[in-house]
Amino acid sequence: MSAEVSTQIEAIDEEIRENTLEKNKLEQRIQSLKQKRDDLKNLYNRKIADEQGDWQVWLDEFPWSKKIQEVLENTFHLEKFREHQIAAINATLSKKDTILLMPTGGGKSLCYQLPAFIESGLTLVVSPLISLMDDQIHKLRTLGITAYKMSAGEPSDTKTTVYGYLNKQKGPVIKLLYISPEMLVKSKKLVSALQACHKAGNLNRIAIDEVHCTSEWGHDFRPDYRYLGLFKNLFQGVPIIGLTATATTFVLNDVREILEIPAAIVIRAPFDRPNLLYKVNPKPSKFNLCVEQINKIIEDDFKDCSGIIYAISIKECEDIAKALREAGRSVCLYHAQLTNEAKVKIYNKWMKNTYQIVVATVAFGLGIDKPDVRFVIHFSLPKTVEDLYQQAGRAGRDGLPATCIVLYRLADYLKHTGYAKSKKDIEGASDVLKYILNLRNCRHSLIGFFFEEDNAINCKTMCDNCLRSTQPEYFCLKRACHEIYQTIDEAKKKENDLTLIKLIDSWFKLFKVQISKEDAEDIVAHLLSNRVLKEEKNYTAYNVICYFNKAYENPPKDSINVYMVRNAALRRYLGPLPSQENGQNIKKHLKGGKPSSSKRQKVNALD
Ligand SMILES: Nc1ncnc2c1ncn2[C@@H]1O[C@H](COP(=O)(O)OP(=O)(O)OP(=O)(O)O)[C@@H](O)[C@H]1O
Repeated sequence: MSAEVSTQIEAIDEEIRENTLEKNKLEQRIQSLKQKRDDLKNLYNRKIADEQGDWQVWLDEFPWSKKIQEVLENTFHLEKFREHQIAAINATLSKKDTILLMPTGGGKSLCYQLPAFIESGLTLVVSPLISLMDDQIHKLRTLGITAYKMSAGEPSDTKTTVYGYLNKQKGPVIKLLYISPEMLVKSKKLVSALQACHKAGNLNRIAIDEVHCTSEWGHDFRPDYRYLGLFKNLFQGVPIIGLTATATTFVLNDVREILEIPAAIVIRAPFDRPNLLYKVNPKPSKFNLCVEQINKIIEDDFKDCSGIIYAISIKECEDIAKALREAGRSVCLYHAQLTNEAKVKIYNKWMKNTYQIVVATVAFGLGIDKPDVRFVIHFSLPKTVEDLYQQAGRAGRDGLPATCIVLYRLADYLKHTGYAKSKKDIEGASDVLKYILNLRNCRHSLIGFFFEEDNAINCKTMCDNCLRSTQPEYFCLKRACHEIYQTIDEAKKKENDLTLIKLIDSWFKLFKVQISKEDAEDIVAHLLSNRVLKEEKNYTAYNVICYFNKAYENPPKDSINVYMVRNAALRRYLGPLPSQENGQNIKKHLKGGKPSSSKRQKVNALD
């Protein structure tokens, strides 16, 4: 190469170096600006929340107090308000933007339906599930309240009625109009009719059900919910009321920002559902044994009771339904691939107890309101703690006791992380794993802490952890960790990858371990949950295979203390108990964490 060319190349290299340095500097600057922006937003949101002060001021007497009590009794045929309902109704009737957080089955719908009834003008209700709007509309019409829905498949006479009312205030006076967020995005005609209604001073309020779907940090994020951020511009001055059972402060702040309602009044009722008995059952490895277990639970405790079984896929639903039908149970199926018509038909038959059990995917959840559901069984692990709470929340809505059982096996967790599409999915699954592996805290408390509730609950009799006669013991997993690390090292020398089964087999063989495979799986689960082991995925054309690897080069020096249920073999293997850390109080896990608005804080509560 000539000297001239070499010089040119050197000059170019030099320029690349300089530009790379510049690029790195700019990237760092962008990062720090982003951080600064997020900090400012959080500070602002917290300030707003502080300024809102005490929600109890909304329990005072208002000019409409007498009227709402009359309507409650005479139109809704209910005796008295639940505390947070009055506050939400007063806030929204005062034309304030409001967000109401109330537990599943808490009675959120009343908080926009009753105001809609007593005021003139229209309440627009955004709801995520078309199939359930019919149910709501049917209930409202039975009470003598005119409600309609607008969806693409609506008959033309319904559309004519709705447009006639929106555009010209002609025809029957519509009190509530239900739409899906998708409809709002798809139909310009509907949006301009709503604008005409607003211009005529006839759009009173916008209710957004399951408002957490707006935030991508909330579970069930629905991209079309993002467009609801246009409401404040499209319909200026119209108050919004958002309703949800599942939102952390972080999600709530995100929702307020997206909907452009930073000063919304937040009314938050405790999340706990004291009448639900939460349990986690070990799941047999064979499908038919799982179905046998479920069938026995139903036979023993819920023979003629209404219930829901949640499965992870349509195929799993079909298999469970088939097996239960063969066992003589009256079962129907519900999943996203059914037509809206079929969904409504199945839902109605289950509501009328024509079917005892519905086997369903997550498609059957939000808004399902059958009072006497006595059991909810998760055949496979729910993907997030929110899903668990929402789906379990379909049970016991009449306030009477109901049981919610999760069948757990580590393999199901690995399926979730294997198919996870994002970091958020993985975080969701590992939160559930922490909930499952926690044997010492009341499960009501664990769920409460997940939603950042401060009061530790001791249900005494309404979760398996409180009911357990043999208390879990505190073990150190250091020895197991050393052995498993060596097992992985040995496998690597032979260029072998270790699936869960292979890992346990090789570990048992190498160290002549004499504990049960279930205990071994539990130990691996704890090591995964403590991030001492990690999973690595291998994608094939048909499957995702999960291999186990060390998270560190060497086993951590610190002890890895966990609670496990006592059994002689496990005790012999794990040796003497480490000195008992004061681990009874989960609150301590929250100390020293990030500020309360941080999403990750909730995770610590599940440790
Ligand atoms: N004040 C009240 N007194 C008695 N029952 C009530 C009261 N308010 C509502 N309910 C009843 O509680 C049930 C649940 O109400 P609703 O469907 O509004 O719950 P939700 O809060 O939307 O729950 P989810 O988030 O789980 O869908 C309904 O059957 C409703 O009639």
